Amino acid sequence: MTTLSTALVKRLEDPRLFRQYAYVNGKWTHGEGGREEAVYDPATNEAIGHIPLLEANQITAAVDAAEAAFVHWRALRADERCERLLAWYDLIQANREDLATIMTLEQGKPLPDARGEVEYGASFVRWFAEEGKRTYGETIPSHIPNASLGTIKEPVGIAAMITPWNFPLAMITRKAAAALAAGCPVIVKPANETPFSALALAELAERAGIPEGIFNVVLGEPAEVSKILCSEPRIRALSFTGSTRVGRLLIEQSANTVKRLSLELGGNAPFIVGPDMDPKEAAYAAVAAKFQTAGQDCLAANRILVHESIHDEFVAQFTERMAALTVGNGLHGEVDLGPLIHRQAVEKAAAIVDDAISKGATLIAGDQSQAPGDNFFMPVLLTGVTPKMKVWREENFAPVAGITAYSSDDEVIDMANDTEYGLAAYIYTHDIRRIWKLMRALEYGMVSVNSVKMTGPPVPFGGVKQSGLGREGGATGIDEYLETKYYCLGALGSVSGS
Ligand SMILES: NC(=O)c1ccc[n+]([C@@H]2O[C@H](COP(=O)([O-])OP(=O)(O)OC[C@H]3O[C@@H](n4cnc5c(N)ncnc54)[C@H](O)[C@@H]3O)[C@@H](O)[C@H]2O)c1
Ligand SMILES: N[C@@H](CC=O)C(=O)O
Repeated sequence: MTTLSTALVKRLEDPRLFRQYAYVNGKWTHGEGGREEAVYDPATNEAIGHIPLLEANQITAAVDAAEAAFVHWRALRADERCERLLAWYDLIQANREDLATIMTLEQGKPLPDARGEVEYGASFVRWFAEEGKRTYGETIPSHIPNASLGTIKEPVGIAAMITPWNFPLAMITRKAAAALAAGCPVIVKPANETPFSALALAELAERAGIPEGIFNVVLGEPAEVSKILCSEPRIRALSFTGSTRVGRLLIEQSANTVKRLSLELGGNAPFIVGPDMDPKEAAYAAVAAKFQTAGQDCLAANRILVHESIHDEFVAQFTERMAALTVGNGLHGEVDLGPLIHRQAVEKAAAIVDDAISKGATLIAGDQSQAPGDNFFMPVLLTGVTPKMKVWREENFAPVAGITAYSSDDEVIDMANDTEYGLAAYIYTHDIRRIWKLMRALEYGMVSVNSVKMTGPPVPFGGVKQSGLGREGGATGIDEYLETKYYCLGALGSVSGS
């Protein structure tokens, strides 16, 4: 295995959090076939480390380990699992700075954002540690003479998780903490761009007393590993966060084993500004909703729809606010936007901008000659975007904002819903009747009114249409990892009529 990046290790208070192995059955594991892949800092394109690519038999070994460990983990009382999860939570918090450094180096997001994500990710562990104690069944008034009816909740079994690079820690904890609290063993396959956050979580899980075989991190060639996870009948649940394209593939690949699927897929969020809004207030909120994580966020405001009566002033305010954003290496000082994840993402963003301009959009700002490196993309503002353009149809996952004017509530509802996606939508207006009308008519799983921030552990996070299946977080997030077992206790004699 290659030597650690000295730059990275020197920055960590606890260098043991930086692991360049997979983690299977409580052991740090190299690839038996000797294959490995470099992981790059997107800000500098320097390799920060290497990961092994496991062979098929090693992925199956992770399933064997999870199967063996399941017996004991599910037999623990919920409060015992809660204690282990709270210990994990405490360790994540205690190592927040190192986790944030690892994340910024592999993902590129500014350090303050990375610290925020560690906090956010940890919050799901605490939430589900507690929720695990509330997986209530129910009693059912019996229609059968002398019988007692009810339900109990049981863990679904081994849960596999395939996660993206844009939120390398929180997208794991939001799934894994729920599954672990429910009594399920977990096999995580993180994105190859950002494996080190997942591996640091594994190190901390081990220190927290989560037994071997219960939290595994497998690494490999994504399509190869995912195919094995999908076709493995002992894996009973598959939770995926990532693009709609890969989500569709995983549905197909899981068909033969009829798994429980939870899918958190792409978004194409509309940001609707009503005629009653102060253009400056709304424009500042739209900038915040668009440029978080350099636009690489499933909640990013992709299409900004502004009432024609305030459109021009809104554009002026947006332009001014956007111009104040700083772009640079997330490790250095205060920057607002780090790099995109890799060069292909920059090329995709440039192609989306070119497509829009060629179809009649106006480029208001976004001079790419100012970009501080190969993987950086300066914020772009386009006006006059239309449904024919990629910037409207595709999730651009880049700091490219597109604004369009509309003239009536009915028109903006049609515009907002004109997409295959249905994850999140924003509404900015103080007119309660408009809020209610739009909120009910928008085909989205989440609608945020006059607030950029909408997520957190108590929230049922998820989308409709091709943005996914199921909900993560909240009071129902743990249900993704539970089966309802119905029971009928017959011939009891004494309970008839109760
Ligand atoms: N809805 C949500 O909660 C949410 C949250 C974060 C990100 N996302 C979405 O994730 C996407 C960006 O993340 P990404 O680029 O990592 O997504 P992606 O779909 O390319 O990759 C996600 C995961 O799938 C794996 N993968 C890639 N190709 C695969 C293949 N052919 N077969 C099997 N697995 C494969 C990757 O290695 C990674 O682990 C965006 O669409 C974004 O909206 C959604
Ligand atoms: N920002 C989202 C992740 C999407 O990319 C979240 O809060 O979960």
